Amino acid sequence: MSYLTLNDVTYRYPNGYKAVDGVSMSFEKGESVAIIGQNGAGKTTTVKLMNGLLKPEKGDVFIDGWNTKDYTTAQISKKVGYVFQNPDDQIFHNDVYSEIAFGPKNQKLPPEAVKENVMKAAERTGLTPVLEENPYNLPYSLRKFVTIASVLAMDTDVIILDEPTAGQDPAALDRLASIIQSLIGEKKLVMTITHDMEFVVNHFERVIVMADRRKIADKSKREVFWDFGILEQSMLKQPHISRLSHSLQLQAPILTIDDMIQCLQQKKRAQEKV
Ligand SMILES: Nc1ncnc2c1ncn2[C@@H]1O[C@H](COP(=O)(O)OP(=O)(O)OP(=O)(O)O)[C@@H](O)[C@H]1O
Repeated sequence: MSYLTLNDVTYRYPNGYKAVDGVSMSFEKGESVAIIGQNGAGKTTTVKLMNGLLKPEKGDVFIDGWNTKDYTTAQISKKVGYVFQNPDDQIFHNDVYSEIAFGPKNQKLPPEAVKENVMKAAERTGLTPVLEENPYNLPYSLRKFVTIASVLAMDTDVIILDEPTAGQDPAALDRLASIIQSLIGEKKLVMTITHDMEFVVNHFERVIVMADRRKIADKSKREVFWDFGILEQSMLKQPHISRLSHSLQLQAPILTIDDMIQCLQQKKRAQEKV
């Protein structure tokens, strides 16, 4: 069995609204996966089912052999860390250190290990100088890193980042990129929900597309971003460079500037031969 599996999962909110309908997907540690789709497609609901914040109405979610129905959210959060879309939905301590320490303390780690995890997470997220600050005195961008640090400090096998690039400046985006790359290097399963297609092509390999509560595609980023049927159905756009290469009729599944350079060089060499 895969490390994380959703098996024909349906979820309905208490008001009766069905937000996820018959969704199946499975993941291994070491994968990098982006879940994309229009607002309301069911992405956030799907990942909340992965970390036990929500339990399926139908179907099953398995994490490392556990059926989430049989475990509490606190137990599951030792394996799956979820960084909320809005940091203000997650932060509830009066200082950054306590906020980051909450998870490892809950995991009943000894005090020295709690401190070590907090300091390491703070270092990775650039928060070491503000550990004593009230998170609500920090700008939005740093509050987002407080929530990321809180999840990193739990050292979970799965890390899910919900809209991590929203409101971030270029320096913060670089920091985020290096955190993601190092997590993938540590063989964590790293997942994101995002509307930022450039972020997807730069850091994630597998792309799951959701539309109208269902999964409509699950393949490599190159296959997804050059499948016009899927893009139309999900009302998504290609990354900028792919759109440019498409309008220039370059006839190559370009995703990055490097792809574009390579393609143009090949065309130039072919012309020189003629
Ligand atoms: N607590 C709730 N009660 C009732 N309906 C909800 C609740 N939370 C979300 N929904 C609805 O469920 C649907 C799916 O929401 P979800 O947040 O999973 O979508 P999403 O694809 O993540 O969208 P976004 O990109 O806007 O975050 C939406 O129509 C939303 O309004």
